[in-house]
Amino acid sequence: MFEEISRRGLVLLGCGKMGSAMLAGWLDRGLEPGSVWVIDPNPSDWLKNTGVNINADLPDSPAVVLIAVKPQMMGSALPDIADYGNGSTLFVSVAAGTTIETYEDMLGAASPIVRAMPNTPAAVGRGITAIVGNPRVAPAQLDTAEALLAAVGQVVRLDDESQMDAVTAVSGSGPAYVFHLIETLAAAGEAEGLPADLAMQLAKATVAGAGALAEGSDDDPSQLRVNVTSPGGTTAAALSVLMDDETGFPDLLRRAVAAAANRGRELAK
Ligand SMILES: NC(=O)C1=CN([C@@H]2O[C@H](COP(=O)(O)OP(=O)(O)OC[C@H]3O[C@@H](n4cnc5c(N)ncnc54)[C@H](OP(=O)(O)O)[C@@H]3O)[C@@H](O)[C@H]2O)C=CC1
Ligand SMILES: O=C(O)[C@@H]1CCC=N1
Repeated sequence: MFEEISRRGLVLLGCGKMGSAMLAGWLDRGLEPGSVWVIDPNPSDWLKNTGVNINADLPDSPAVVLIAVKPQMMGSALPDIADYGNGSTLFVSVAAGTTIETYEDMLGAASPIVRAMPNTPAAVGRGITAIVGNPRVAPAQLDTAEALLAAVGQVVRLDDESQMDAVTAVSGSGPAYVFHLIETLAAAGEAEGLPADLAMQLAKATVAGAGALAEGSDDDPSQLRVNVTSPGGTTAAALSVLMDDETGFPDLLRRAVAAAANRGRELAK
């Protein structure tokens, strides 16, 4: 799966939360640590124990440079890898907001660039990543990007880069909404008198189990919801609150997702 990368190397620019999540997945799936070069000013203890090259001399012509620094750090981070521009190295960026055009300006218009939006469940092989490339990306390079990201979960190809801010708002940021759901569901259980650890165990297992059922079932989520909802029962009482037109989930999530997408558009400026 990683032949080209094993031969030429992979440079990971930035190894924080998202970079580590992906690197953990690749190493688990057999990528040789010696074929990875990480650039990061403060390598974590976890990273130091992986056996990858850290802040070492870089390979001459890596197959892939994966950019996983914050959008605000691009100006200071990209010069480290700019020499690879306009060559055969494929750039893959996971940064929210930063457009392909920005990379073309900074790395050279002839550079093959894939913009990707993964999410942190990649760390356990359950991520989902959307990808889109510029016209310089050869089909085999898009396949390489897809293989790299498929090693840590599902991959979808986008027709148009303009979809990326909405993707970021749904699946890139989405795990945080679900973790917040777990936190608040557990807190609500505590408010109803449950001990904190029991409430958290119930909330985590419920979200994980419902997610697995939604993914594995032939029924769509709305039918799965109906299956839980006995007429006149407890679920119906809760859903009357959650599905309220003005204060319920639909409006709340619409506003949250719009705020995330708008922030992505701002980061592009
Ligand atoms: N976290 C997530 O769920 C997701 C994040 N992303 C994208 O991934 C990117 C990284 O986000 P995230 O991992 O959360 O952020 P982090 O801050 O955790 O990681 C960024 C890493 O880059 C390092 N860094 C800073 N400056 C440089 C530099 N000049 N050269 C090399 N490395 C540098 C940081 O070091 P230090 O901390 O010491 O400054 C840090 O380790 C962002 O662009 C984000 O949009 C995309 C999808 C999901
Ligand atoms: O919060 C952020 O900006 C990044 C992008 C998607 C998830 N985390």
